[in-house]
Amino acid sequence: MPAHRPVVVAVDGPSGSGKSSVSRAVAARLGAEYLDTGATFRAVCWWCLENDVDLEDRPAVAEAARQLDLELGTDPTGPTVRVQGRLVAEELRTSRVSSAVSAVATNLDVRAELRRRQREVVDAARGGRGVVLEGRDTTTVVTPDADVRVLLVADEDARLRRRARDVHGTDDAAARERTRDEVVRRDRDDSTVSEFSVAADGVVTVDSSALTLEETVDAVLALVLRAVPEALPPGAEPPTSVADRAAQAVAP
Ligand SMILES: Nc1ncnc2c1ncn2[C@@H]1O[C@H](COP(=O)(O)OP(=O)(O)O)[C@@H](O)[C@H]1O
Ligand SMILES: Nc1ccn([C@H]2C[C@H](O)[C@@H](COP(=O)(O)OP(=O)(O)O)O2)c(=O)n1
Repeated sequence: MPAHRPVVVAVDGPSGSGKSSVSRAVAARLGAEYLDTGATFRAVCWWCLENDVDLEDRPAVAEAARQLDLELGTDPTGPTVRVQGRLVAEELRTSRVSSAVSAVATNLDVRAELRRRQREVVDAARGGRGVVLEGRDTTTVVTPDADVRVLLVADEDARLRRRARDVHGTDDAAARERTRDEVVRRDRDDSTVSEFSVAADGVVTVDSSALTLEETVDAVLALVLRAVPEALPPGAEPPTSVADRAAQAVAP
């Protein structure tokens, strides 16, 4: 049996494609850490809103990002974010933050600072359990040197339905419309500073539109094991449901 090799896996893609859910599950199966890079942007946004920092005042927001005491807990079964010592969870997922966060994510000085912090987490995990990190630009800018890079996509209707179910508990037409701003407008704004609709060289596209969550997790896990067969820790479950549908979702 070859020795277990911890890996760095980067998952990119638009809002609602399943980056967070899939990356958490893949990290758990690999015994790796999990880094939600979006949470770092949300944390800066939340702190600025709480402290009346004008999000349009770009130097002030960048300074806040540099000064922020931000602690990221990377256990995939219960990731945490602490801002100035305070545990924040629901605070980061409110519509208030979701609607405002692009102003922070399009601030290039904030991006540079958060990229630095994200790389610190990845570098620490490299020598340990490995890490699955997710978020727009992780495959191209944060860790272009990751062992495996995945662009997770889903069509707009699937993404609106998923986000509507998460936020409003239903995916009927009214809920989907209410979700549109958070998904479609935000992706449009974010796409001015990061490319997450076209796979860069060496990045594999997985289309989750027609898959269940489990099938998507298995498809990504299968990709990881194809690249690094020793990535699965001893005793861990190999992918089981990689049925035809999941295999077809992986672009050649
Ligand atoms: N095939 C699938 N792949 C990924 N997520 C799915 C799938 N089907 C349904 N979902 C659900 O869609 C939602 C995706 O949200 P999330 O993981 O937060 O996406 P993102 O991080 O890309 O915005 C989750 O509630 C997840 O359970
Ligand atoms: N690496 C990243 C991660 C997130 N962002 C932006 C994109 C979003 O507007 C916010 C929040 O990201 P998050 O991943 O939580 O957003 P969604 O799960 O897609 O709704 O930050 C980014 O620009 N670069």
